[in-house]
Amino acid sequence: MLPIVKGNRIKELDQQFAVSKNITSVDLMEQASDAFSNWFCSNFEDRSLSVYVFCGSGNNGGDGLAIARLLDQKGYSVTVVYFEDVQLCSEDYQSNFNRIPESVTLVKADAWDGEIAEGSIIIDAVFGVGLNRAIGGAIHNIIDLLNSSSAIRLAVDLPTGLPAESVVDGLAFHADFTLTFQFPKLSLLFPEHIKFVGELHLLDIGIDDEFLEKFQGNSFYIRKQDILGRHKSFHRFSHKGDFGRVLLIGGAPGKLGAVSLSSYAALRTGSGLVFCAPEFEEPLEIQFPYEEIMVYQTRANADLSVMDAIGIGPGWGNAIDPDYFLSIMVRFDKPMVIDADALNLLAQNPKLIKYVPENSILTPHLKEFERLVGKMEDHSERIESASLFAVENKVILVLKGAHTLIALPDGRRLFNSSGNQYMATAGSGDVLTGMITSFLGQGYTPENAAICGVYQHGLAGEMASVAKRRGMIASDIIEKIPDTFIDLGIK
Ligand SMILES: NC(=O)C1=CN([C@@H]2O[C@H](COP(=O)(O)OP(=O)(O)OC[C@H]3O[C@@H](n4cnc5c(N)ncnc54)[C@H](OP(=O)(O)O)[C@@H]3O)[C@@H](O)[C@H]2O)[C@@H](O)CC1
Ligand SMILES: [K+]
Repeated sequence: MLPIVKGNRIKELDQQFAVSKNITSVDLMEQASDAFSNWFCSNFEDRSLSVYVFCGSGNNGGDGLAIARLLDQKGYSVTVVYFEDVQLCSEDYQSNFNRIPESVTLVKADAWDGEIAEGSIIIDAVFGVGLNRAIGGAIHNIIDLLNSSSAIRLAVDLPTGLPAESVVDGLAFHADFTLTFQFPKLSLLFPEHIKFVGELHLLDIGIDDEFLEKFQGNSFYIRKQDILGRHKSFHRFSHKGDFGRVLLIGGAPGKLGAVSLSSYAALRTGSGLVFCAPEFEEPLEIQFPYEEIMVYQTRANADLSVMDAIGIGPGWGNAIDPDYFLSIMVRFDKPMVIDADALNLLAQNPKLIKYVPENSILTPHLKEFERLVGKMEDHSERIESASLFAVENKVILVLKGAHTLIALPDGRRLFNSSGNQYMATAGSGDVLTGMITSFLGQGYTPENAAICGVYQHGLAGEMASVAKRRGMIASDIIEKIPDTFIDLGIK
């Protein structure tokens, strides 16, 4: 998995990598700028476009200067606006400043007329991971102006104003696209920063994963290539029992849809047998929209040990007796998936938390998580708190949202890369619960069930949104689950 290296270690990483490859830091800057300009050319093919590059005084600005030169070579019409006298800038900035060809218009910010031609593209190379205070003065005014422009906005490495690991304080550049080098900087993954980051892309600048591992901390980014190896493979004589027997508990009168979505998602994820225990007086009379779902009674002494996995909570309602929930945890006593109303029940009865089976997977959205642990200031506090919760309670905490966080009981924090804004639709979370429960029931470790479930849920959402966009609904996500197996090459 890709390590998310901390901002304050990136300079050191840069230097050590350059030494190990026998190159200079300015060569590495060239590799980064080359990756940026290649991405630019393949996404903005029209060479008559005007490009404005805004350069700060450090190496982010140095990248901007190299990008300006490369885009000029490729035929775009390029203007560079810079802020600081060149002798006050970083060494690599200076060498790129000296390489700017005459065909690039070079203008100091205080002499710039503030005009940006219609249909232009803005590249923000003011500050990257070296930001060390809030933006002020002339830079503030220009970023403000750029944010109100109708031009397309691209950020180099980080939108100016975003600190690498914490939440923005004051003004920041609003990018439509952020092209970050090699690995995402942590703050690019915060929900508060979506409007600054826009579409996030990683650019490979040639630093291999093995080298990055030397700088790894506790945060990682889940990519497509991390998924295949976590899957079990089944052979052609596998029996439906091998694919697991799972039970979804939830669905009070009027809220049956949630648990039936979870159950259907479990079927589409590959479960051999899916049972559902709705919270009705006469559950056996319930008709599910999907005939493959069987009804199970969990009250009284029903044997739960025959189940390979249980997912509990979707649409369960708010009238559940905590002792009943406790009896389920005691009777089952294996890792289970806990979601929605079951999480609310835990929040209202904190004494129950110690009975949650070890390595269970809790899947709160941001509000459910705050109900569980209390109000939080921002996402950086939420990440710490989710990780602490996972470690202290020996559970896996899946904090849902853009770049869903999987906090593991050993302290690792994994951030998801798949999914998009169209997945914010009713029932999307119920689908995830069904998928994770299904993988658990197929014999995956809880860690792998959570990772595969979260990644493939996002991937199915991406696939479904191609045709449905904002009209996508939760069952569209379910219909695409089988395609995720094909896309990932899983049998
Ligand atoms: N492996 C990699 O990742 C690679 C990284 N590379 C690139 O390097 C970037 C990091 O470069 P960096 O360390 O020079 O920091 P950067 O963001 O340019 O800012 C530092 C300058 O800004 C200034 N300054 C800060 N805040 C300020 C404020 N509010 N207001 C005013 N000034 C402020 C600060 O000045 P000072 O504090 O000294 O006054 C200093 O001069 C990284 O994001 C990526 O783009 C690639 O080239 C190659 C591979
Ligand atoms: K930037």
